[in-house]
Amino acid sequence: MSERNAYLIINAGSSSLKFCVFQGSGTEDLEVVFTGQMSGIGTQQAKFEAKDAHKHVLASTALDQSDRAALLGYLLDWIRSQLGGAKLVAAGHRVVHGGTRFAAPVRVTPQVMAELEAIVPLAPLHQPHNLAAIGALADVYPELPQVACFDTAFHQSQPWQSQVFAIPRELTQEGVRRYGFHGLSYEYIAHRLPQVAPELADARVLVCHLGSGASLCAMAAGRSVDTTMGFTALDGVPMGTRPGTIDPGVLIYLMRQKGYGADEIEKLLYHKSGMLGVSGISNDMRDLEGSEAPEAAEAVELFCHGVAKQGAALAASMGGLDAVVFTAGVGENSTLVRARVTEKLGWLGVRLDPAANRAKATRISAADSRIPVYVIPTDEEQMIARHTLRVLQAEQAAPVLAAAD
Ligand SMILES: Nc1ncnc2c1ncn2[C@@H]1O[C@H](COP(=O)(O)OP(=O)(O)O)[C@@H](O)[C@H]1O
Ligand SMILES: CC(=O)OP(=O)(O)O
Ligand SMILES: [Mg+2]
Repeated sequence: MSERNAYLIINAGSSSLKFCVFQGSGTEDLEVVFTGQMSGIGTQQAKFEAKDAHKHVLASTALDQSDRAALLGYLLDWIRSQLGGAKLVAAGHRVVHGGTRFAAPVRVTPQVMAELEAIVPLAPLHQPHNLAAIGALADVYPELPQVACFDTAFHQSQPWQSQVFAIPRELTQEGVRRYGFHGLSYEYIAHRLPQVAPELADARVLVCHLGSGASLCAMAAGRSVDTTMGFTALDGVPMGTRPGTIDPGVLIYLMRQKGYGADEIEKLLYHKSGMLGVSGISNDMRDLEGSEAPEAAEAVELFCHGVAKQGAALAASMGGLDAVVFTAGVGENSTLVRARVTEKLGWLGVRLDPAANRAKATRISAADSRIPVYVIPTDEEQMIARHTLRVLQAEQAAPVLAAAD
């Protein structure tokens, strides 16, 4: 690696930790140096993989421990060993929840960390891991500037009716409202879509971010108008281990009739439901697609039903639909899920080209489909890198501007 500045990006998720090292001096010339992920964290099959910019494998190994702190230490040691002469000048992180306080990326300070810790209960599956990564890096590089980039920020553009619950106003005012998530992914798609299909720059697009966590975004002219996730990342479509939208009466029933406490409810909703709960087999779409068990097929069907039904609701939020985009692990890779979801949206004028779908083409709709359908790989890490650079550049520019005043 050359002597140029390097930026480390960390996207710590519920069961995975993705990372990327970029080089460059501006938001437009960022180059990937290496990229990788730890996946299956917390399972028996945790894996570490890394590749260079040419997709050559740099590391591919099973991890014999699942303790998060130890894994983070292992990862940071490995990254250090790969940096060579390059100087790590900043780190950028995905932080899932920005609460009412953070509507844009921010430089991490002890005060910011304290505020982010306070909203851990709103994202218990993600926020602790996001913050642990910031803390671990600060231990190794105490002087390194770190920037937090929020999943919630992109949805700030939504109209009020998409942001509030129909509950008493006092609760809304104290922050019990819909925030929405996967915003870094949606922001990347908003940036990428006009490059892929310039005619859709001002269109009403349903973006389906389907991964372990899954949500949909109604995106009009590149801005979020509505989304399926809400106060937490539990709402919306069914997910790997989360149920998505559920009648709140179920929770009252579980508390009153079955004696569930908050911890049991949290475990049920974040860890035991979704594809895992319905199939009794796995939370991983690949396992379900490969299984002969009827419960696996039912779980996939429930997932596709949820995506199509809530996708149609989001079309109403935009006053119509001009295009559909699939992204994230399932959206980018599952031919079956894309086929089932689009079949269910056929009445809106969506028709796939099965061969293009199987081939994972960028445009997978039939030539006569009224609504075009695209598969666009997301890149949350690139979005984080750009934000990180912008925040630091703005900081450097600020004293100059102040002096010029
Ligand atoms: N070839 C594939 N077919 C079907 N599903 C896949 C395939 N590859 C990956 N996936 C799904 O993608 C999911 C992970 O997506 P990802 O966006 O990386 O999730 P997250 O960031 O939420 O951890 C896995 O759980 C798996 O179900
Ligand atoms: C917000 C969320 O659900 O994130 P992920 O898909 O990474 O679990
Ligand atoms: Mg993700």
